[in-house]
Amino acid sequence: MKLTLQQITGHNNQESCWVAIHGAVYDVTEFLDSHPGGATVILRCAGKDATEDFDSVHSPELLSEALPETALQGYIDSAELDKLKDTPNTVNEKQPKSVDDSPPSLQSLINLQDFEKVAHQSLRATTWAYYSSGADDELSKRNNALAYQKISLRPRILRNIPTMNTTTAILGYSTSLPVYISPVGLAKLAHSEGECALAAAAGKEGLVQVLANGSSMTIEQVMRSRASPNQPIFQQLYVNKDIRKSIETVRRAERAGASAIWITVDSPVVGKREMDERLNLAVTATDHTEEGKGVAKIVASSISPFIDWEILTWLRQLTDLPVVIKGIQCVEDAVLAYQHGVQGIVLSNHGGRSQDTAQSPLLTLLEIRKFAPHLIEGATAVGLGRPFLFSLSGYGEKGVRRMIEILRQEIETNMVFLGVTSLDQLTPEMCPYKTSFAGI
Ligand code: HEM
Ligand SMILES: Cc1cc2nc3c(=O)[nH]c(=O)nc-3n(C[C@H](O)[C@H](O)[C@H](O)COP(=O)(O)O)c2cc1C
Repeated sequence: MKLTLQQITGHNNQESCWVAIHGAVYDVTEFLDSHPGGATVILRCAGKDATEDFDSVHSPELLSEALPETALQGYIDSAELDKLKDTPNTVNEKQPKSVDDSPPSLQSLINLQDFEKVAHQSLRATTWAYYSSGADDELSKRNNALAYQKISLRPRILRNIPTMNTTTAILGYSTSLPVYISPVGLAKLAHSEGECALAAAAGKEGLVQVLANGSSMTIEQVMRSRASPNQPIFQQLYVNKDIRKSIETVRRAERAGASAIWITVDSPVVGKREMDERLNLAVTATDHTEEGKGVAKIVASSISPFIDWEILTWLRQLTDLPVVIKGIQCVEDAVLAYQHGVQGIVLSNHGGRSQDTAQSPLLTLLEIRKFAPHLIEGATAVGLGRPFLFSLSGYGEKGVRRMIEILRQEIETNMVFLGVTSLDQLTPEMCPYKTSFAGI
């Protein structure tokens, strides 16, 4: 049924909320309270065209999954739709840019910080805040990076290194670098191809990707975007307040062909990401809608804070896939994780986004090396989050591949300096640490 503008605009509140998405008009009144992203973001588009907002985080196939058929009220012509278009939100507009609007050529970007600068200029202010922010005073976020500056390497000379092999394996899956794509939610905010572009780039460059529980593309779409059918994808899991949803996430990942489940446990409550909260408060204030929360709080509102170590037993019984626990932040918990029989542990403070002042993963690694050397001598690989989102911004798959190329060059260069031809030749003596820094 064709609808007119007048038939839609009146449904602009909590009692009756219609939105137009790609020319189809839906009654989402009943859905508002169960929307995992919160009612506010949909109410902001009530009685209007929600296509742009919807597309920025979701893929079209989500509509038929999430809404009953009865929600579809009819269709609206594109000419009418233009009149429905939301007025631009001034707070959420892009950051001021330089006179030249086109992004710099990829070859002119020579390190990961270059990608971060470009992303800062090109992303919407709210997206930049969600991606880049750390918790509270961002001490942990800064210390995560600073910790690396406190460690020196001991170069070895005259070793004649003709070739370097940067290959290693994560859970038995080969990776061309000791680096993987850490799970990051809502990649579509950076680029329309979102997590699919990350999958394509990972496959072509031989890296492994961990897909976030709150990803903007479905796992089926991501699987279809792989470079080859053998390319592994791991599914990250947050335990949902409604445990049935977590069971469904695991089952869906199994059906889609995921190769492991990574359960994230470092965010029983969400960290206070001040930049994210401030900006979203400003956006909702200009919209005259209810209190703003920040994307992070919205995204995390469904995570269960009421889980303990038994959750690993539950997960083991639920699936035969390998289980990795993400978010270990001290040696005691590394030992407990080992005792609970997981296949891998990720030392992480969530990129400094959960508890501020939480120690850096590098420090946790040193702690384990000192107090539980039987567990691990060093890490197998490093997961990066933000750098992948930043290189995706504006450039899509090509940007991600360029970023990986830079990492590859940097790793190879440093292997020559250390005098090793393969990663298994790296030893603790090449990377001493001062106990005064570690404090242990
Ligand atoms: C009106 C149609 C919409 C439907 C049917 C819908 C459906 C959904 C569903 C099913 C999820 C959970 C996804 C998952 O767990 O994988 C979700 C999450 C979310 N939605 Fe929507 N949504 C709609 C509109 C919007 C709009 C307009 C926005 C505004 C930007 C939005 C923002 C979000 C956010 C931030 C999340 C949280 C993602 C996460 O858990 O990481 N949604 N939505
Ligand atoms: C925007 C963003 C979203 C994230 N979403 C998730 C997530 O959904 N699940 C998860 O386990 N970790 C998530 N993380 C944490 C990352 O997986 C990773 O631990 C962290 O970002 C690493 O730090 P880096 O971003 O400085 O590389 C997210 C991080 C960022 C920056």
